[in-house]
This record gives sequence, C-alpha cells and structure tokens, in this order.
Amino acid sequence: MSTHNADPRAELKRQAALEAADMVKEGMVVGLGSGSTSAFMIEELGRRWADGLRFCAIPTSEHSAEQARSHGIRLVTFATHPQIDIDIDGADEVERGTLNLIKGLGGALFREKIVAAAARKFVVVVDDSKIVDRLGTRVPVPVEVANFGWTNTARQLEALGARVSQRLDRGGNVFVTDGGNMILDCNFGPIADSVGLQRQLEQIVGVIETGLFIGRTSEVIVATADGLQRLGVA
Ligand SMILES: O=C[C@H](O)[C@H](O)[C@H](O)COP(=O)(O)O
Repeated sequence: MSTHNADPRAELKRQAALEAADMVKEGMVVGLGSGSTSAFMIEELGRRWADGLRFCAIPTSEHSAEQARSHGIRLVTFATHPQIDIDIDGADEVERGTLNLIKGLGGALFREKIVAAAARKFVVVVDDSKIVDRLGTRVPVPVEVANFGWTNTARQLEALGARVSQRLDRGGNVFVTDGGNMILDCNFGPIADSVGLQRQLEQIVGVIETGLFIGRTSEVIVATADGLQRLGVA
C-alpha cells in the first residue's frame, strides 16, 4: 500500500522523517519526538522494527509512547538508559544559521527538552515552511507553567513584552500537558535575542520550561518541493 500523502505539506514532513529514520541503527537508544512529523518517523521505525531492526526508545510524550508501543518498539527509561544516541523530533520554527528552535505547539516541549538534553545527536525534521530568519516570526513561544499562581506568572511574562494567551484544547478547556501543567503561549514577535530571552524566562518563578531550544540542534533535515536539504550549525 502506498503511504504517499495527498497533502503536499504532510508529504514533505514524511520525507524528512523517513530520511531521519535511516539514521537509526541496530542497538541504538533513540529519542522519539512528538507531533505529526515525528509520527511519520515512528511509523517508519515501526516498519523497520517489524523487519527485524532492534533498538530501544525513550518517547517525548504519552502520544508517541502509545504509537511506539502499537508497533511493539521497546521503550525504556532514563533509569536504565541515561544517554540517548539519537533524538529525532519536529519543530515549529527553525532559525536559519543558529538552528535554534521553537517547539511545543503540540504541548510536548518539557519532555522533548529533557530528551534532547540527554542526546548525543539531536536531529530535527521539518518541512521548509518552518525555516525563519528570526524565531517568533510565525508562532508564539509556548511556556509550560505551574497551575498554581499562573496569573502572576502570566503577568511577569507580559512584563517581558509578550502577548500571553492561556492554551485551550479543542473542546475549549484548559490544555493540560503530560506533566499536568498548563501552557501559556507567549507572542513576542520576531525575537532579536533568543538566548537572552530564554535566560529571562528561566528566572520567572512558576515557569517550568520554555519552547525555546537554544544550542541543542545537531542537524536539521528540511524537506522542500525540490528535495531534501541538511542544515548544520553555521
Ligand atoms: O509539542 C510539539 C512538538 O514540539 C512538535 O515537535 C512540534 O510542534 C512540531 O509538530 P509538527 O511536526 O506536527 O509540525
């Protein structure tokens, strides 16, 4: 059965994901990202598992864990596998040149950052619509915050210049992360100094983690209508 997608954007995501899945080798510890692009990668790894490739994986969300389990992929934890050989994940924005990222529009940013931080190689898979000159151009910075006192946390985020909205789920209820927290989407507009902003955000009591991924990317696989490109840090 052909898995070619009618949706051209989804097809590009699938191509980037397949290219990255090729980097998973026998015996590796693999970080499984979250989101629609990562889902293509997990599906492909499931296919390779069925063909006999053996590796183990740490998922970045309950959703990815469930998908991996459905293929029989062996899931492990940091307790037994503290270091990940390769983590493959999507992104919402990739900054040209620095390869810094915004992640978390799907709500998985906290676990995603823990997994990326434990990885020897962090490979990002995107279609070319995600590449920007400045982070914050197309999407807000998702910030995971503690439920307790969140309105005060939101005020401090506003004081840094953000337009803040509390994330809701499709049913209009407050979105709850896998960790039981909420997400405040912070629109700063194009961010001139993402390193400085991350530092300021980390200092706010109540902020658990942000969707700014600074200096973590090893490589980006970008799918374009003209084929695949691989970007390394400039
Ligand atoms: O929380 C979600 C993750 O950071 C995703 O990796 C990110 O939102 C990209 O998702 P997608 O591949 O669906 O565009």
